[in-house]
Amino acid sequence: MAQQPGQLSPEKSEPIVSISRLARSFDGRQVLSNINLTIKPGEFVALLGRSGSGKSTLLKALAHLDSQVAGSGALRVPENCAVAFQDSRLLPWLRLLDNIVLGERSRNSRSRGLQALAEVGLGGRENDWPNTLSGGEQQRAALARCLVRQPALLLADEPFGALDALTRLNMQALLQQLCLQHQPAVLLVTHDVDEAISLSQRVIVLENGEIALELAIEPDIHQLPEVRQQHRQRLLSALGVYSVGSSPPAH
Ligand SMILES: Nc1ncnc2c1ncn2[C@@H]1O[C@H](COP(=O)(O)OP(=O)(O)OP(=O)(O)O)[C@@H](O)[C@H]1O
Repeated sequence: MAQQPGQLSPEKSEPIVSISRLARSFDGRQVLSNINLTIKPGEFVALLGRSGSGKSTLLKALAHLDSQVAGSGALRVPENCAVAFQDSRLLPWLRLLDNIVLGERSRNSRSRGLQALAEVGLGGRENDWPNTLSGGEQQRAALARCLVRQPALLLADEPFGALDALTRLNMQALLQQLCLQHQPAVLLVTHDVDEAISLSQRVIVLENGEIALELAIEPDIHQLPEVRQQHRQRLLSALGVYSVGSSPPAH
């Protein structure tokens, strides 16, 4: 069966990410208490959770941006890992190409940078200053910066959260296309249940410091509107959102 964008078949191989019993507290307040998670090469996982549930905290731990995570188990993450944030974090004093190859030391990094810019639709813009780019273009540049690193793992923290609805849809399609082409494993933090279902092969919901729900998404979900609706409902209730007509569970 032909692969659908965003519905990659993970190889039946060893996990590329493996964390067990990961914990993090701030000033005695437990935010993550017992996180167990594996991600396979090429697998696309979406991470949902209420505001403040610890999604970014988990992502930072995986990106090794937090030296104070604790846990009695392992935290295994590949070295060639790239991170995309809600804001593009482009440096305003560097032109676009210099921004996206910053820190890259290989001889061909500039040609890889030019190629990455072309792949995200910013070919010919390499000498532009970041403040001359639209919000969507800045996020494209941020994706190009990730691509240059040829990551085995892409960690994305609401990369499209600040974009308007139309640009967001375009960026989702671009991300799908790039993932098909380059096959990184992805952990995408999002607030958007539909985005999670559309893009990922597995959705996980974070609640009370633990993974409260894991849901596998069928590769042909776009052809299964009823299943999609059931998944949506399950995820929304795991997030504590109840639609009109449905009632919250009795405690
Ligand atoms: N450096 C820090 N110092 C103190 N508390 C922190 C720190 N970083 C995160 N927290 C707390 O940890 C909790 C989880 O934060 P985190 O940013 O991971 O949540 P989130 O799920 O990503 O939220 P949102 O969806 O609103 O972005 C919050 O209550 C936050 O205040």
